[in-house]
Amino acid sequence: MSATTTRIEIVAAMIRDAEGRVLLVRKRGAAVFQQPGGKRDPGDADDLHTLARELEEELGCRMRREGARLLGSFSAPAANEPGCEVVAVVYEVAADGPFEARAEIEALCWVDPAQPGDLPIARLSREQLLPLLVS
Ligand SMILES: Nc1nc2c([nH]c(=O)n2[C@H]2C[C@H](O)[C@@H](COP(=O)(O)OP(=O)(O)OP(=O)(O)O)O2)c(=O)[nH]1
Repeated sequence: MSATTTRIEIVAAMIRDAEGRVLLVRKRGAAVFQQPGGKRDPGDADDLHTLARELEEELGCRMRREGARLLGSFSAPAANEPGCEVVAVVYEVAADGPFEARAEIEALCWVDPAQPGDLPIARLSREQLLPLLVS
């Protein structure tokens, strides 16, 4: 990425089910699945607040702050904004469902990180985040 590349800073979630599958979402009009999450709002107290707000908006679920685990900061070409780089602070978190596609989310799915198959997945998730969960 060049110094002039626009950076989109987000907070993103890795949420797993009892089988170890990871929750991915696809926004309306987007071609690929990605982690739930989004940009920080000025009113957010901290990154976990951003994440809890985004998860409630997108999925209607309730994030648990306790047990949240920072996985790190990762970047890749942004999925939905050509020429931009997404920089994501990523937490593994637990959340209480049910999980349903809300607001701008058109679809959600649970994916085996070891075998994502042919599902179209954003580069950040496919190349960096899902591999973190494969032992
Ligand atoms: N949320 C999220 N965005 C991602 C991921 N990977 C990736 O390339 N992106 C890209 C998609 C968009 O081009 C960009 C911005 O994310 P976003 O559209 O979810 O942020 P947001 O909900 O706050 O957006 P907005 O409604 O304020 O426009 O980051 C990911 O795993 N999660």
